[in-house]
Amino acid sequence: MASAPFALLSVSGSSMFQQTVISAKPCFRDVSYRPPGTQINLLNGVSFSLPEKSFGLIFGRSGSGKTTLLQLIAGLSKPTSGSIYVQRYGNDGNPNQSPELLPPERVGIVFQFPERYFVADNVLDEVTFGWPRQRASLQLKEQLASKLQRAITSVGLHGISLDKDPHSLSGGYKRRLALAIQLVQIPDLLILDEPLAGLDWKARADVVKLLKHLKKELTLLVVSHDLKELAPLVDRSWRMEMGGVIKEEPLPV
Ligand SMILES: Nc1ncnc2c1ncn2[C@@H]1O[C@H](COP(=O)(O)OP(=O)(O)OP(=O)(O)O)[C@@H](O)[C@H]1O
Repeated sequence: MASAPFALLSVSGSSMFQQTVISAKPCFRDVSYRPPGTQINLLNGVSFSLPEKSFGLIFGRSGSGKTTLLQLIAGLSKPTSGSIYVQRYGNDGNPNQSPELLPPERVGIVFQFPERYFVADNVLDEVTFGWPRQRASLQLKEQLASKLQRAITSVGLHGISLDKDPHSLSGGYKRRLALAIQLVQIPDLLILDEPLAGLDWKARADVVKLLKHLKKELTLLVVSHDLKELAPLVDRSWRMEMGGVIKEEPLPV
């Protein structure tokens, strides 16, 4: 059986993230990127912003630079010029302070085929990988337990045993688990690279339904070729063209 680092607490209320209602609007300002040691810009003057609690989709041909863009947002590489910042809003809907650079630790990212990177042999250890255990104070343990419960509940995994081997879950449940891991810290922005890739039709429908649910509480930016299935969720969409240029455009579906 998995050894729980702390007792699970129950979280009540209608909003899954109501304890920390921070909304944020991520913005790209004239971002260009050229990998070190190369002469070609993979991104060229990319500017766009995504309204808070909305679903943005980036589409475009293979090799146009979509994944490169996500890697910059996640802080895995740094823009050669331009900036990626975030404007936060309070519960009253007013901007909290002047825009600040988007801290990479406030971005949740689910890469393509996230289940390939599962490391633990039970669901609890997978979600709490790297968390403090024995040495954590009681107060911290309670906070973490509450975050764990909220993340698991928000993706609809509360019905499954935390002892279960993540690798034995169905395709759709593996994606739910990958999302739960990213939702623990309530990110300012959740980015997903091809969230439906490799799933059967039932799991795809399941993930679409879950993303629709998450959109009520979070700002999501998705890169995908599955335009038709995601279209009902999309608030803003951009086409990435060869040469790393982005243009706002309705989905061609
Ligand atoms: N470090 C690098 N140095 C040079 N070229 C790179 C580097 N990283 C990526 N590229 C090239 O940049 C282009 C954009 O790649 P990227 O993976 O961002 O495209 P993509 O739109 O996500 O493609 P796909 O839809 O196939 O995932 C590709 O031609 C890729 O080969």
